[in-house]
Amino acid sequence: MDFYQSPKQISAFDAKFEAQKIAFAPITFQVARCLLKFDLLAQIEAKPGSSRPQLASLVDLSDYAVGVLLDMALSMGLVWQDDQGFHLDKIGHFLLHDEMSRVNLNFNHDVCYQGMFELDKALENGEASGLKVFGDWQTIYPGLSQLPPAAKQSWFEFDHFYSDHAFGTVLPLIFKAEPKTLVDIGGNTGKWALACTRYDAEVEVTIMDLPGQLKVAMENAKDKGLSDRIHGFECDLLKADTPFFKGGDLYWMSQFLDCFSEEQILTILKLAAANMASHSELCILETFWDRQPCEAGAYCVNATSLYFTAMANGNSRMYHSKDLLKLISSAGLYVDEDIDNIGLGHTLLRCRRKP
Ligand SMILES: C[S@@+](CC[C@H](N)C(=O)[O-])C[C@H]1O[C@@H](n2cnc3c(N)ncnc32)[C@H](O)[C@@H]1O
Repeated sequence: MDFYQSPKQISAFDAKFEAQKIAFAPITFQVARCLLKFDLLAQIEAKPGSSRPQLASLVDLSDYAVGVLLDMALSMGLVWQDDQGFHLDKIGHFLLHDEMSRVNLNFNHDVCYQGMFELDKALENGEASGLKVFGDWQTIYPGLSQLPPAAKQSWFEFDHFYSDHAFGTVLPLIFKAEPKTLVDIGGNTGKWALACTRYDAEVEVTIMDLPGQLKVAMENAKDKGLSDRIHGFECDLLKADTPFFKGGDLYWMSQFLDCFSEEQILTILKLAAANMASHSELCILETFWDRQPCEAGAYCVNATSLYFTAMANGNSRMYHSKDLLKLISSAGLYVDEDIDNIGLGHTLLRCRRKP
C-alpha cells in the first residue's frame, strides 16, 4: 500500500477548503443526485453551451430550481461555463456515465442516507441503529427480501456490481481443482451458483443462507431450469446449533465474512473447518482496504464499513487483511494461496485445514 503512510502535501488554505467540502457533503451529494435525476447533466452534455433558461425549458423544473442546482454544480466542478452557457466537466462526465459511480450513489441514497443520521448511536451501542428506517430487524439480512423496492434494488445492484466483476477471473481458478460439490455460503440470489453451473457441466452447488434469501435463490435456480444441480441448505450461522453442509469439495464465501464481527467470524470459520473433509478447500473472496491497488478503492471500501455499522448489523466491517488472516489461522485453517487484484479490488484466499 503506497498511500496513507505520510502527511498529505496540501496548503492550509486548500485543507480548509477540503474541510468545507466535508461540512457540506450531504448537500453536494443530494445536488449530484438531483442533477442526474432531473437530467440536467445529460442535457448539458447533449447541448453544450446551453443557457440556464434553455436548460430550464428542457427539464421539468423552474428557472429557480435549475439556477440553484447549476450554481452548485459549478462549485462542485461538475460543469463549467462560458459566455454562451454551461458545459459538462470531467467529474460531471463520470458521474453521468460511470457505472460504479451510479451504483454507489444509488446505494448511498436509497439504502444509507436516512439511516446514516443514526451513525453516532450505532457506534455507541454496537447496533445497526439506522436500520429502523426500514424495519424492526437486528440485522439487515433477514429483511433483504422485504426492503422497500428502491432500497432493495440498490442494495442488490451494489452487492452484485462488485462480486460480478470478480466472478469471471475467479471461475477458472476455482475449477482448476475440478470440485464436484461446491457449497456457496451466503449465496444470496444464487448468481455465483448459476455462474458455476454454466461454467462446469458436472458441478452440483449447494447454497447455504437464511430462509428469506434462500427462497429467492431457489426460485432463480428453478427459473433457469437448474433445480436439479442447485440445492438449498437453510441455516443461520449466528445460531449455535445451526446445521452446516458436511464434506463438500469446495466451500465458497464471497463478500460474506465482512457481514460479521471478528468473534462471529471465528465461530463461523471453526464451524466450517469442523465440517470440511481433509481434501476440502475453503475459498474466501473479500475486499480488504489495505489490499486496494489505489487510494480510490480504499476510500470506497472504508466508507462501506460505515454502512455495516449504521445499517447492516452494527458490528462488522471491511477488514484489514491481517485481521482476517489471524482469524483464519485461529480457526485451524491455513492459507494455501493468496491472490490480489481480482475484479475491482478483491482478494482470493484459498484455505485448507491445518494438518
Ligand atoms: C453481502 S451478501 C453476499 C452475497 C454473495 N455471496 C456475493 O458475493 O455477491 C451476504 C449474504 O450472507 C447471508 N447471511 C447474512 N447473515 C447470515 C447468517 N446469519 N446466516 C447465513 N447467511 C447469512 C445474507 O443473507 C446474504 O445472502
